[in-house]
Amino acid sequence: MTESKILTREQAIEQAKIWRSEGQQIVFTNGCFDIVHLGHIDYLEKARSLGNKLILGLNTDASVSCIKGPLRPVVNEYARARLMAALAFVDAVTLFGEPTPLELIEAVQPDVLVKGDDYTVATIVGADFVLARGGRVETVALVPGYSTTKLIERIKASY
Ligand SMILES: Nc1ncnc2c1ncn2[C@@H]1O[C@H](COP(=O)(O)OP(=O)(O)OP(=O)(O)O)[C@@H](O)[C@H]1O
Ligand SMILES: O=P(O)(O)O[C@@H]1O[C@H]([C@H](O)CO)[C@@H](O)[C@H](O)[C@@H]1O
Repeated sequence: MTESKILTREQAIEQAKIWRSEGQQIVFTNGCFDIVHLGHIDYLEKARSLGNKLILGLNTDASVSCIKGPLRPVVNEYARARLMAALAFVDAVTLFGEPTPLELIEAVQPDVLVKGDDYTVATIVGADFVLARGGRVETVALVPGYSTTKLIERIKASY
Protein backbone atom coordinates (compact mmCIF):
# COMPACT_ATOMS: atom_id res chain seq x y z
CA MET A 1 0.00 0.00 0.00
CA THR A 2 1.39 3.42 -0.93
CA GLU A 3 -0.04 4.70 2.36
CA SER A 4 3.10 3.24 3.96
CA LYS A 5 5.06 6.05 2.29
CA ILE A 6 3.39 8.51 4.71
CA LEU A 7 5.90 8.85 7.54
CA THR A 8 6.05 10.61 10.87
CA ARG A 9 8.89 13.08 11.21
CA GLU A 10 10.95 10.56 13.18
CA GLN A 11 10.32 7.91 10.54
CA ALA A 12 11.28 10.34 7.75
CA ILE A 13 14.52 11.22 9.52
CA GLU A 14 15.33 7.53 9.99
CA GLN A 15 14.46 6.70 6.39
CA ALA A 16 16.69 9.53 5.15
CA LYS A 17 19.56 8.12 7.23
CA ILE A 18 19.06 4.69 5.68
CA TRP A 19 18.92 6.05 2.14
CA ARG A 20 22.03 8.20 2.80
CA SER A 21 23.90 5.13 4.10
CA GLU A 22 22.99 3.42 0.82
CA GLY A 23 24.51 6.32 -1.15
CA GLN A 24 21.14 7.52 -2.38
CA GLN A 25 20.87 11.18 -3.40
CA ILE A 26 17.92 12.53 -1.39
CA VAL A 27 15.72 15.18 -3.01
CA PHE A 28 13.40 17.25 -0.83
CA THR A 29 10.53 19.46 -1.79
CA ASN A 30 7.52 20.81 0.04
CA GLY A 31 4.18 22.38 -0.56
CA CYS A 32 0.48 22.49 0.09
CA PHE A 33 -0.71 20.49 -2.93
CA ASP A 34 -4.32 21.32 -2.11
CA ILE A 35 -6.04 20.48 -5.39
CA VAL A 36 -3.43 18.54 -7.36
CA HIS A 37 -2.90 19.62 -10.97
CA LEU A 38 -0.64 18.99 -13.96
CA GLY A 39 1.92 21.52 -12.74
CA HIS A 40 2.36 19.59 -9.49
CA ILE A 41 2.76 16.28 -11.29
CA ASP A 42 5.23 17.65 -13.83
CA TYR A 43 7.33 19.39 -11.20
CA LEU A 44 7.38 16.47 -8.74
CA GLU A 45 8.41 14.02 -11.46
CA LYS A 46 11.21 16.37 -12.52
CA ALA A 47 12.23 16.91 -8.89
CA ARG A 48 12.58 13.16 -8.39
CA SER A 49 14.79 12.94 -11.49
CA LEU A 50 17.29 15.24 -9.76
CA GLY A 51 18.21 12.47 -7.31
CA ASN A 52 17.37 8.94 -6.26
CA LYS A 53 14.70 9.38 -3.58
CA LEU A 54 12.12 12.16 -3.23
CA ILE A 55 10.89 13.15 0.24
CA LEU A 56 7.90 15.47 0.13
CA GLY A 57 7.14 17.80 3.06
CA LEU A 58 3.40 18.45 3.06
CA ASN A 59 1.84 21.35 4.90
CA THR A 60 -0.76 20.39 7.50
CA ASP A 61 -4.26 21.82 7.16
CA ALA A 62 -3.54 24.44 9.80
CA SER A 63 -0.34 25.41 8.02
CA VAL A 64 -2.13 25.70 4.67
CA SER A 65 -4.79 27.92 6.24
CA CYS A 66 -2.05 30.22 7.55
CA ILE A 67 -0.45 30.49 4.12
CA LYS A 68 -3.38 30.32 1.69
CA GLY A 69 -6.17 31.76 3.82
CA PRO A 70 -8.97 30.55 6.09
CA LEU A 71 -10.97 28.95 3.27
CA ARG A 72 -8.09 26.63 2.41
CA PRO A 73 -7.25 23.81 2.15
CA VAL A 74 -10.13 22.42 0.15
CA VAL A 75 -8.65 18.90 0.47
CA ASN A 76 -7.71 17.74 3.96
CA GLU A 77 -4.20 16.71 4.92
CA TYR A 78 -4.87 12.98 5.01
CA ALA A 79 -6.34 13.00 1.50
CA ARG A 80 -3.51 15.22 0.23
CA ALA A 81 -0.93 12.93 1.79
CA ARG A 82 -2.53 9.83 0.25
CA LEU A 83 -2.64 11.47 -3.20
CA MET A 84 1.03 12.44 -3.00
CA ALA A 85 2.04 9.00 -1.68
CA ALA A 86 0.23 7.35 -4.60
CA LEU A 87 2.64 8.98 -7.06
CA ALA A 88 5.35 6.55 -8.19
CA PHE A 89 7.98 9.29 -8.15
CA VAL A 90 7.28 10.28 -4.55
CA ASP A 91 9.19 8.03 -2.16
CA ALA A 92 8.08 9.48 1.17
CA VAL A 93 5.59 12.03 2.45
CA THR A 94 5.72 13.69 5.84
CA LEU A 95 3.46 16.41 7.20
CA PHE A 96 4.79 19.57 8.80
CA GLY A 97 2.78 22.09 10.78
CA GLU A 98 5.31 24.87 11.05
CA PRO A 99 4.91 27.95 8.83
CA THR A 100 8.04 26.88 6.93
CA PRO A 101 9.78 23.51 6.36
CA LEU A 102 13.12 24.75 7.77
CA GLU A 103 13.19 22.46 10.83
CA LEU A 104 12.15 19.50 8.69
CA ILE A 105 14.83 20.24 6.09
CA GLU A 106 17.50 20.55 8.80
CA ALA A 107 16.34 17.20 10.21
CA VAL A 108 16.16 15.34 6.88
CA GLN A 109 19.37 16.91 5.48
CA PRO A 110 18.58 16.47 1.78
CA ASP A 111 21.21 16.57 -0.94
CA VAL A 112 18.91 18.48 -3.30
CA LEU A 113 16.19 21.02 -2.41
CA VAL A 114 13.64 21.77 -5.13
CA LYS A 115 10.74 24.17 -5.69
CA GLY A 116 8.89 25.41 -8.74
CA ASP A 117 10.36 28.51 -10.33
CA ASP A 118 7.65 30.66 -8.81
CA TYR A 119 10.40 30.71 -6.20
CA THR A 120 14.02 31.75 -6.56
CA VAL A 121 16.98 30.26 -4.68
CA ALA A 122 16.90 33.39 -2.52
CA THR A 123 13.27 32.77 -1.53
CA ILE A 124 13.45 29.02 -1.01
CA VAL A 125 13.39 28.22 2.71
CA GLY A 126 16.25 25.90 3.60
CA ALA A 127 18.42 26.87 0.64
CA ASP A 128 21.21 28.27 2.81
CA PHE A 129 21.26 25.11 4.94
CA VAL A 130 21.40 22.75 1.95
CA LEU A 131 24.02 24.83 0.09
CA ALA A 132 26.18 25.11 3.23
CA ARG A 133 26.27 21.31 3.39
CA GLY A 134 27.44 21.13 -0.25
CA GLY A 135 23.99 20.28 -1.55
CA ARG A 136 22.10 21.72 -4.52
CA VAL A 137 19.05 23.97 -4.72
CA GLU A 138 17.07 23.70 -7.94
CA THR A 139 13.92 25.25 -9.37
CA VAL A 140 11.68 23.58 -11.91
CA ALA A 141 9.92 25.61 -14.60
CA LEU A 142 6.22 26.06 -13.97
CA VAL A 143 3.71 24.51 -16.36
CA PRO A 144 2.00 27.70 -17.57
CA GLY A 145 -1.60 28.28 -16.65
CA TYR A 146 -1.90 25.79 -13.82
CA SER A 147 -2.48 26.66 -10.17
CA THR A 148 -4.84 25.50 -7.48
CA THR A 149 -6.13 29.06 -7.17
CA LYS A 150 -6.97 29.16 -10.87
CA LEU A 151 -8.76 25.82 -10.61
CA ILE A 152 -10.85 27.06 -7.69
CA GLU A 153 -11.70 30.25 -9.56
CA ARG A 154 -12.75 28.28 -12.66
CA ILE A 155 -14.94 25.97 -10.58
CA LYS A 156 -16.57 28.91 -8.81
CA ALA A 157 -17.21 30.65 -12.14
CA SER A 158 -18.93 27.51 -13.47
CA TYR A 159 -21.63 27.42 -10.77
N1 LIG B 1 2.00 25.36 -12.71
C1 LIG B 1 2.97 24.77 -11.96
N2 LIG B 1 3.97 24.08 -12.57
C2 LIG B 1 4.96 23.51 -11.84
N3 LIG B 1 5.05 23.57 -10.49
C3 LIG B 1 4.06 24.24 -9.84
C4 LIG B 1 2.99 24.87 -10.52
N4 LIG B 1 2.19 25.48 -9.60
C5 LIG B 1 2.76 25.24 -8.40
N5 LIG B 1 3.89 24.51 -8.53
C6 LIG B 1 4.80 24.06 -7.47
O1 LIG B 1 4.09 23.12 -6.68
C7 LIG B 1 4.49 23.22 -5.31
C8 LIG B 1 3.26 23.34 -4.47
O2 LIG B 1 2.70 24.61 -4.72
P1 LIG B 1 1.19 24.94 -4.30
O3 LIG B 1 0.60 23.81 -3.57
O4 LIG B 1 1.20 26.30 -3.66
O5 LIG B 1 0.49 25.00 -5.73
P2 LIG B 1 -0.28 26.23 -6.37
O6 LIG B 1 -0.97 25.66 -7.56
O7 LIG B 1 0.67 27.37 -6.56
O8 LIG B 1 -1.31 26.59 -5.23
P3 LIG B 1 -2.05 27.99 -4.99
O9 LIG B 1 -2.66 28.44 -6.25
O10 LIG B 1 -3.05 27.62 -3.90
O11 LIG B 1 -0.97 28.92 -4.46
C9 LIG B 1 5.43 24.42 -5.22
O12 LIG B 1 6.77 23.96 -5.17
C10 LIG B 1 5.20 25.16 -6.52
O13 LIG B 1 6.42 25.76 -6.96
O1 LIG C 1 2.74 25.08 -1.89
P1 LIG C 1 3.62 26.25 -1.67
O2 LIG C 1 2.88 27.51 -1.25
O3 LIG C 1 4.62 26.50 -2.75
O4 LIG C 1 4.48 25.77 -0.39
C1 LIG C 1 5.03 26.67 0.53
O5 LIG C 1 6.41 26.75 0.23
C2 LIG C 1 7.09 27.63 1.09
C3 LIG C 1 8.48 27.70 0.50
O6 LIG C 1 9.19 26.50 0.79
C4 LIG C 1 9.23 28.92 0.92
O7 LIG C 1 10.50 28.89 0.35
C5 LIG C 1 6.99 27.11 2.55
O8 LIG C 1 7.64 28.00 3.46
C6 LIG C 1 5.54 26.95 2.95
O9 LIG C 1 5.44 26.31 4.22
C7 LIG C 1 4.81 26.10 1.93
O10 LIG C 1 5.29 24.77 1.95
